[in-house]
Amino acid sequence: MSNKEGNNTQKQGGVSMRPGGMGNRMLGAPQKAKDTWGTVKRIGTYMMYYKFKLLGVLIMIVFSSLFTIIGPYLLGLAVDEYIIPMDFKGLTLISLLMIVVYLLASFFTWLQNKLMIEVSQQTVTRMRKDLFGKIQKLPLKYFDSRPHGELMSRLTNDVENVSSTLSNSTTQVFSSVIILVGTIIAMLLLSPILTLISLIIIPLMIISSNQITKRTRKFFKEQQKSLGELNGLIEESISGQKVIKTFAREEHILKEFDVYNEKFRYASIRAQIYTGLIFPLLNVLNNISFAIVAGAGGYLAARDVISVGLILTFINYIKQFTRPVNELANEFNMVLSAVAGAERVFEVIDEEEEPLDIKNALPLENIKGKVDICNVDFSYNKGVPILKGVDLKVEPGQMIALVGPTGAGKTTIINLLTRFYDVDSGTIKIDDYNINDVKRRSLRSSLGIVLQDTYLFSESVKENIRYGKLDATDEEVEEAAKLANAHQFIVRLSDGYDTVLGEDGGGLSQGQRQLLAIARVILSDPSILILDEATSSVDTRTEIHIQEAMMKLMQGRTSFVIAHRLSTIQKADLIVVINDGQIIEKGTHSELLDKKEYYYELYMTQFNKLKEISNL
Ligand SMILES: Nc1ncnc2c1ncn2[C@@H]1O[C@H](COP(=O)(O)OP(=O)(O)OP(=O)(O)O)[C@@H](O)[C@H]1O
Repeated sequence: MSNKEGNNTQKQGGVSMRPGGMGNRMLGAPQKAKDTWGTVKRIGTYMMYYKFKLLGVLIMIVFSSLFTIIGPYLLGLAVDEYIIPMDFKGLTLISLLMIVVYLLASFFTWLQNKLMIEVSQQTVTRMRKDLFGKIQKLPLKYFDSRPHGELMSRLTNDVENVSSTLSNSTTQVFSSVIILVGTIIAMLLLSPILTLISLIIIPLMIISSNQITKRTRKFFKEQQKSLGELNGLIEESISGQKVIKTFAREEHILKEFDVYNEKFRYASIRAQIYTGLIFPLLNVLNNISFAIVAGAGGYLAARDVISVGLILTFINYIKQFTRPVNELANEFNMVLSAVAGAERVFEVIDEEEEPLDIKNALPLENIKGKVDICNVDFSYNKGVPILKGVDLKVEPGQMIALVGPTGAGKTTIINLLTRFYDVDSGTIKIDDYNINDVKRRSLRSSLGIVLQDTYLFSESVKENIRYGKLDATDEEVEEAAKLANAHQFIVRLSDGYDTVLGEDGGGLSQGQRQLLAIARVILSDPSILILDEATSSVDTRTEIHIQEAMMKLMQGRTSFVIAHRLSTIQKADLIVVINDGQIIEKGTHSELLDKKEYYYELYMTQFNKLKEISNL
């Protein structure tokens, strides 16, 4: 008995199929790994942690296959030795024995499945843990340069694919091979001539199913492609609902959807109809081989070359023989696609980690907040310089406004300060410590960052604020929220501080989210602040609250503000104007206006307009 029987395999006259047809994975071209054997070996090393259980699985497979092969033999024996001679006592005994044999075959199959599921789940848990652990160690560069969806898919789909293939297909492949080999040996031992006759039909089966598969593969590819297009459109229409509604494009997108939906329907029908051919065809061939064996077997039995019972044995062998033949191809494709998935998982595991701190790295503690950026050059990609010779000296407690056109390099300076990226040349010093020589964690905990788009976790408001200092008491959390002007709106939420937020702070306005981010940073009490002012306008009251909270937060701390509001810029101790990766002007608001150069132009064209909408 095949180990899939009774779980997710349906049988049709000795030919097995998965629910819902053969599925694209069988007929579509399998995704291939670049280094199949290397990846298989690597999966093997993961599985070797559970080698005793694996050994158990192997033994169980041998036992279940053995009993599966013995069953039909006993059936033939029952006919020859007990039914024909009418020995009913013996018949009862052999019937009981057959029941025991089939029960044992099922029992060992169940045991083998149970053990294999345990092994595969443990293996995959370990793999998932390694992968997730790795993600925490990857440099930000890695996430910036890849679509997040793709990484998510490696963590979820690919790992799941490995898991289900390990649980099902591996035992399936092993037991299919053992049953195949075992059955052929048993058949040859019992009657070489009848074996030959039985196997005549096998090449025909393989050739005809190959022929159909070749044709259907094309249709399945088309089906997959149009499914991809359809899903892409659905995804876009969900994430872009706001834009669709704003531009009243509902009708348009519905029409587009109809086209893709129709294309998918057409491709699916063609693919499924052709696939539907394969089972009846294999069934017919299967039944023809029964007829041939019955006919030829009957002829041989009449001539006393073989016994009548042997015909029955052989018919049963053919039944359990054709199933593995058909399944092996199916399972093989599934294994190949899982190996490709595992390879993608390993690719992430092998990615270069954020470099370790240098030996004897110093902890950055109790810093005053002096920052010295000296002749820094930087490029994200080799040969495309982004920052060129940036020089900037900041005294403790100063507020620096970074201004400049979009793409000038403001965020890049922040990325270097936080060591999300490292400088190509030049140095950045904090309190005379080169940031490359200090412990990264201590550097980052000396910095407090409030971005325009702060990420909030789907936890309670309280826990989100506490993220700034994990051992903060409830009182400290509330105190920080009060300082951040967030307390008033928090207490009005349904559960106050215990209100659980939706994904990424869902349910809160952008302004409220920024207030929570400020509270979080207040709690972490950093020496140096990095603030990215929101470009989108929030309501006047919230805007005033944010401005106030930011000012409070900045008091006594060195702060870098990527400034978009005139009021902030005017208050800055030093305005740094960046254009095309270079600092082109430095000074206070009035100094720079007096110079009547770049800042003056910028002010006249950009900030003057902002003045009208600026709230302070
Ligand atoms: N991860 C990245 N990989 C490659 N290039 C990048 C990356 N991030 C930014 N850049 C490029 O670096 C340049 C400076 O970008 P940066 O984000 O520092 O500008 P910015 O002044 O902060 O702009 P904005 O005001 O629009 O935020 C841009 O040309 C941008 O395309």
